[in-house]
Amino acid sequence: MTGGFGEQVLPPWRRAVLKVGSSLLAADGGGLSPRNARALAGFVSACAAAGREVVLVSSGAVAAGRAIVRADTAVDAPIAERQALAALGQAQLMAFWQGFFERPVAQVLLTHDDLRNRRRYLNARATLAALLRQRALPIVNENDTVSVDELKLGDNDTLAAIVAALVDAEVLFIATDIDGLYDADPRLNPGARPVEVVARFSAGLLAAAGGAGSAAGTGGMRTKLDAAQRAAGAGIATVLFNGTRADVLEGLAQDRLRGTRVHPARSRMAARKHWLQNAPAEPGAIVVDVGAAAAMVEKGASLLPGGVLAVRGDFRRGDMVEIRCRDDDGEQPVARGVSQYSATDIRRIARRHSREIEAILGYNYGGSVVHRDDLVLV
Ligand SMILES: Nc1ncnc2c1ncn2[C@@H]1O[C@H](COP(=O)(O)OP(=O)(O)O)[C@@H](O)[C@H]1O
Ligand SMILES: N[C@@H](CCC(=O)OP(=O)(O)O)C(=O)O
Repeated sequence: MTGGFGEQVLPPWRRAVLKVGSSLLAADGGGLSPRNARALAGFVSACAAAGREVVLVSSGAVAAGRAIVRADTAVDAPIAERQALAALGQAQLMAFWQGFFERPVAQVLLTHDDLRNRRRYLNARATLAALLRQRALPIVNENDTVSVDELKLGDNDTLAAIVAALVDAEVLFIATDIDGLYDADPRLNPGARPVEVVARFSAGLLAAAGGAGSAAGTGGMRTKLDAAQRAAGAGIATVLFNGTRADVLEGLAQDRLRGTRVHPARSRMAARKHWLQNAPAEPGAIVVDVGAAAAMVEKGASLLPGGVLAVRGDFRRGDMVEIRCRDDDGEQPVARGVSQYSATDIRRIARRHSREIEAILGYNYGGSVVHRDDLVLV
């Protein structure tokens, strides 16, 4: 019923997110099993050895917790029961993954609320970047203790797509228990045909993707496609493949895919620019001198505190703000971007050197007021 996927070559990449679902980790029906995890960890290590960075998004806490207390908690049990299982299982999930790596693993638990809030989004992004610099392996899961209803992302496929954008990954690898996407749910249609490349999302394609295939999995193919669509909009390619097959993982480490490849809808740069251009700005502005404006416009430089003349309004860290240049003739808008500091903080560090930030504020979020990656000219 599965199979039929030919080999395709993937473009080179530097940073990726790998999503591993519960169905792979609880493959033997009970708690965490090394059966698939070993080869998946081998893939991560092979990528690291090739100088590539991987962030792991791993489910499996509930499945691990269920095995610890030998609970027979049904999939539709009250949410608090499953949250308790996740809390029980999360520590074991981390220890489980650590067993496959010499370098340290780092636990990152996120909720939807964290990622909707720009300040927390920036903080999570900075932490993940620091972990990658330290050569640790970040392992992300949903913070199930607090994730209910509107806080909940629902499944880790969505979480993985958001994390891929958060860390500026080029590709999102989604490992599952089936060879890839088929044009119909293969559990119901034995004649379903493989879909090797998705260049565009159509209603028919989304309709073909059904729900979860195993007791442990939650989202099924539909949530994987939704995640791929979200990633595509952010300029990120998605690769769906069978994480139960060591040969597929070995090929993948050499950029050879047997599975489904979903093309990004636009370049990451274009996606980012689009977001920067269209995200609503807070009232208020950062007013800069001619030198700072020239550095941004001509060299694509970040805005440093030394070039800030004044601040208007009362925005917070993470807000989108207008940047205006003041010269002898007056003032005009030059750029917009995500502020690393609140208006209050910028008033205190304006005209000062970046290295003085820590002494003035007692903390620092980096040397720039607006980083060049978060800035677009107007
Ligand atoms: N069109 C489709 N193509 C492939 N798989 C599909 C499709 N529709 C539904 N599925 C089911 O989705 C399952 C994978 O999702 P899921 O069980 O949630 O895994 P995970 O735990 O990895 O997230 C497959 O095993 C398959 O039964
Ligand atoms: N965050 C929870 C549940 C997430 C979940 O099951 O997602 P998935 O297996 O990707 O469909 C866990 O770790 O068990």
